Amino acid sequence: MKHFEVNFDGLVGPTHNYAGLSFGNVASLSNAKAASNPRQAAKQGLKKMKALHDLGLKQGVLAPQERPDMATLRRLGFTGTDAQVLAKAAKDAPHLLAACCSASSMWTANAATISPSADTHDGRVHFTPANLTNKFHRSLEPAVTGRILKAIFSDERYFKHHKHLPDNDHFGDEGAANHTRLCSQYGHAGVELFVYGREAFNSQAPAPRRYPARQTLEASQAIARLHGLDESNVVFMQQNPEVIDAGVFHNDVISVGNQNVLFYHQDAFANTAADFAEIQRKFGEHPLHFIEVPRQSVSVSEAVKTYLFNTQIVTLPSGHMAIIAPTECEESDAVSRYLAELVEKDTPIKEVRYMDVKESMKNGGGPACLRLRVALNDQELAAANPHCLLDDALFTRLNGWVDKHYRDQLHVADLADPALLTESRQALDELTQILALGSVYPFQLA
Ligand SMILES: NCCC[C@H](NC(=O)CCC(=O)O)C(=O)O
Repeated sequence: MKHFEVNFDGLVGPTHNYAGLSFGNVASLSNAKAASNPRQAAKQGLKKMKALHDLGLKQGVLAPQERPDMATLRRLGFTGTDAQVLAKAAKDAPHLLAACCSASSMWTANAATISPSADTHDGRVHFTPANLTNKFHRSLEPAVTGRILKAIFSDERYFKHHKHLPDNDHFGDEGAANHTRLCSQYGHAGVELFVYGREAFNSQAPAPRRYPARQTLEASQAIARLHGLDESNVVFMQQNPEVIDAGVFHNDVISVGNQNVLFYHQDAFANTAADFAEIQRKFGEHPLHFIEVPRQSVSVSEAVKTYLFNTQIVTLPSGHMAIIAPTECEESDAVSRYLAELVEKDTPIKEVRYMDVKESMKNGGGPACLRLRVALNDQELAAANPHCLLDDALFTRLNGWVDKHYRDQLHVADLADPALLTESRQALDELTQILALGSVYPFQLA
């Protein structure tokens, strides 16, 4: 049996904009109210998908959410025709309109946590959409995320879908951004690392003071239970509260893993030595590479600025690993120097590829935020919806679809434009046909 890691990248939605919605995410706040370019954002994302496909990797596409989220605006008391709802929200509560227009589902690392069949008690791939409770605009995502995942992974013989955790900060869950899986081969049982920011039911435990910890230990434990993971294959690790206060709002801003490599900053974790001893014990005899980036080489603030750890580490068909980094890393002397040295060292990482995802970076999302990893064997891959897997034809078709429907400039003031709602719905209706998803959006189900 063959095994693959398939990266499902989020397609950037037609309402991509900079609204400064994410307290604790430095880029989101510093670019608040800047003009965005949804067309360019979507094309940058597609280009990254195509580049990974051309490297010989399996690449999937996840559809964006319906925005503006009219159902939520109505639930919040705005009434009348769609145009009236938008106008009233823009006048009385522009912050709510902005939240209901965010294209944040593009960061699919936060869409769900996924455990491959090799790790789970019933031998199925388990999916739990993230509730994303910490940010209102993101808390609107999980129901539709669950529908889209079910439309791709529908065969119950292979795939098990759970409902997102209770919508409460005690169970704040940000999905795969705080979850890494180490394994010797994708098809072998791995060690699943769950990195949390705070304990919800223990006020004595360490926690950040300035910025929120979005993921709780209790949420991570619930996911491990739901997915039927064995205690001997799971490690719960606390993120260093000080780096959360320095702008590391998800663990994938300070560490990333792939197969037998864990690449991390010296200041990433609260209890590094004890946690790594547990990982090593649970991982067993196979060689394991802990690649630590010392703060003398790259400071935490430089890591947050360049997203050195929001890189994708991928295993190429040749067997060696490549690091897919944002161009911001290339533009930094310290980081580009570090990466040039890294590929010469005795680790499986042998090349660096820089990609331009600047439209996403300006909202705090790098290459790793844009993708959701799904490790599958060949039977499971054959059972997945083939229309969501990227090939040259789908790449061309999606580029044409973006050209047809997307604007090349969007200001926060444009979010109330009823034409944007019409354009978005037309785009998404056509997309569900291209990707053969059926009806997944509220406007399609009404
Ligand atoms: N994994 C990367 C997630 C980035 C995302 N940014 C945002 O939602 C910013 C949206 C805005 O400010 O317009 C977040 O913080 O959850």
